[in-house]
Amino acid sequence: MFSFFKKKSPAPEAQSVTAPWPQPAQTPDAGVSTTAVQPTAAANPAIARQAEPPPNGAENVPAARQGWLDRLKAGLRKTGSSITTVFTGTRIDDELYEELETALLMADTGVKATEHLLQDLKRRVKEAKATDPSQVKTLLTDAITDLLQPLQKPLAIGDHQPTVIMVAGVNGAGKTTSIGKLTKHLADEGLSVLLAAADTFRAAAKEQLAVWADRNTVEIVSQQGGDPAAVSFDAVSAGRARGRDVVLVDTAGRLPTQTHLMEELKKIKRVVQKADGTAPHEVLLVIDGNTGQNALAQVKAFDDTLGLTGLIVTKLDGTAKGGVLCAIAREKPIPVYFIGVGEKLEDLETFNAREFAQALLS
Ligand SMILES: Nc1nc2c(ncn2[C@@H]2O[C@H](COP(=O)(O)OP(=O)(O)OP(=O)(O)O)[C@@H](O)[C@H]2O)c(=O)[nH]1
Repeated sequence: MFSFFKKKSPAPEAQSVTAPWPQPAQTPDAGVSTTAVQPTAAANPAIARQAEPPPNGAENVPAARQGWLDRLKAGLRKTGSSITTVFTGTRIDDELYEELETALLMADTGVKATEHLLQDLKRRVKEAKATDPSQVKTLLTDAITDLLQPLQKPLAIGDHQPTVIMVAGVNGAGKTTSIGKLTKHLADEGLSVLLAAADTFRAAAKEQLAVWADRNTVEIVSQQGGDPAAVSFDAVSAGRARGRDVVLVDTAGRLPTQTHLMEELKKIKRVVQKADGTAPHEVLLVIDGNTGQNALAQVKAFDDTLGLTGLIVTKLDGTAKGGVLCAIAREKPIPVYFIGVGEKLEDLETFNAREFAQALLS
């Protein structure tokens, strides 16, 4: 039930249905004049379910979204519980702020974001003349929401045909799984997808991707043991020739310290550009949220090499390190298009700053 894919106008008639539920506030995006594309109820049973009955207000959350929020809360419980215990006392004093600082650092929020949040929180407490620790919890939710807001941005599809999305990340971060889930959601919205199996290193990756391609009856371009740049070139060329909406390029896992493999990524990007001068339109990094501060280091390193346009943060289920999104927001604010809280299809969803902050401190 991804609801925030965007498409530049004119949007195709088939996808111009109005969202039946309230939309979370979007970060203003001066540079892109996009029109929201909503999934068609007919194409997506999850959306059809949400459309009945139409909600009246923000508090009336559709069942499918509520299910997601519950999973998000459950996923972030380990991170949140140590932070929320700080607010069980009776007084707002230095001890509370010290405990909060420790809890935020333990949650991998990082020194910079922790300092920022504490300063911002103290200002809010003063302004609100708060006297009860439970009020501080609400004010912290607001502070975290504001900090995370710049990360909330929808993935834009449709400015180019095809929109070429290159996906990178360290080994096992969840690239292939996330691409599979994304494919399903895109296909459900009536978008034609072509997959490029440019992870020619791990044989199972191609098969894994082929399963998703089969399930969603989308095409896949692959080569046994071939050159990943050549596979990507063929896929983008085929996507152009066949007028596909999206080409998703799955690349092999690699560590930022493996210089030759990082060079290989650069080559894939260059070669994709040869197939389509405007591509890749998105370069996404998939990070495992469970790796905390290390994930931030990956964002910095991959961004230096590739110039990232977005992130997918996986494995936020059961992690004690969910604060890393705050660290990313403070130190490398690259949009988080999707977050994952499990292995099931419905466990990957669009990122919403307030929902995340609320789930964290629930
Ligand atoms: N718990 C949990 N597991 C996930 C999530 N996303 C992916 N996984 C699991 O993580 C494991 C690795 O996922 P892959 O998609 O194969 O990772 P990859 O990045 O493509 O791996 P390489 O190609 O080897 O680099 C699989 O067992 C997935 O099911 C998530 O959000 N939560």
